[in-house]
Amino acid sequence: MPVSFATPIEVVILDIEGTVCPISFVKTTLFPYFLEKLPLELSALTYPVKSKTNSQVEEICSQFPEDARQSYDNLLEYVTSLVNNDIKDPVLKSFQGLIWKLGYENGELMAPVYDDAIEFISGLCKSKKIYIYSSGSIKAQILLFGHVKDASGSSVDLNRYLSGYYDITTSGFKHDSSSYVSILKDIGYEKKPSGVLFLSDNIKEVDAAIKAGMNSVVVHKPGNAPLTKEDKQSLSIIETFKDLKV
Ligand SMILES: CSCCC(=O)C(=O)COP(=O)(O)O
Ligand SMILES: [Mg+2]
Repeated sequence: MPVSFATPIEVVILDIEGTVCPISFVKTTLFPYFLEKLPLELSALTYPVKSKTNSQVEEICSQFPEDARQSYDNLLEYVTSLVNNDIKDPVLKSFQGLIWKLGYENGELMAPVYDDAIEFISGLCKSKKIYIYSSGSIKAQILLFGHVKDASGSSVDLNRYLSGYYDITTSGFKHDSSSYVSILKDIGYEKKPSGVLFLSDNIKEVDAAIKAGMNSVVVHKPGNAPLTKEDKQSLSIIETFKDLKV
């Protein structure tokens, strides 16, 4: 069903996982890729991990809690548990971004951004600003959009269509409406929040954006969490970006 808006939309902010690419890409490709490389990365460190100067991995790992940094086994167990429980921890997100960089650069990883999302982003950027807000680190976001697998299987770079990126270190957690207020301030729309549209698969994120005064729509793609009867009654929902009338 087409979704239109009472006020003109001037800016669009996109979530990543479950919105522009399948949840399965993050859960069954990106997270396992990181876990596969983790033992080798951690085995190169000196324990307890303290120094912040020898390598990027060491610098990141020195920010994990002290108990976790005492030994290889502790750190492996701690980081694995963060990943398996999908904890949106800023240090983990920075670590994941670093490891995924290797995968994107050596061609082992390509991002399966939905065809309708590619079309939407490349078409819309001519008239509106498009930003990203994801729990994944900004570095990981730029990598993902820089290595998108298009319909022909080629790698395309969508970063040229994007005006900026936000993550939990710049703007806070995605379930908090204060995070959306902070983004509105940053993009100069705090006095005109209804000119901004946030798109996400996650109901709590959509609710938080609406509370901050933005327009917000649920993107419901195959594999996303089921929507309740109440969600369907109270929220605007699209299954394809073609249904957005902006
Ligand atoms: C930037 S790709 C990795 C996505 C990720 O790590 C994640 O936690 C997904 O969060 P999102 O806010 O995009 O749903
Ligand atoms: Mg999401």
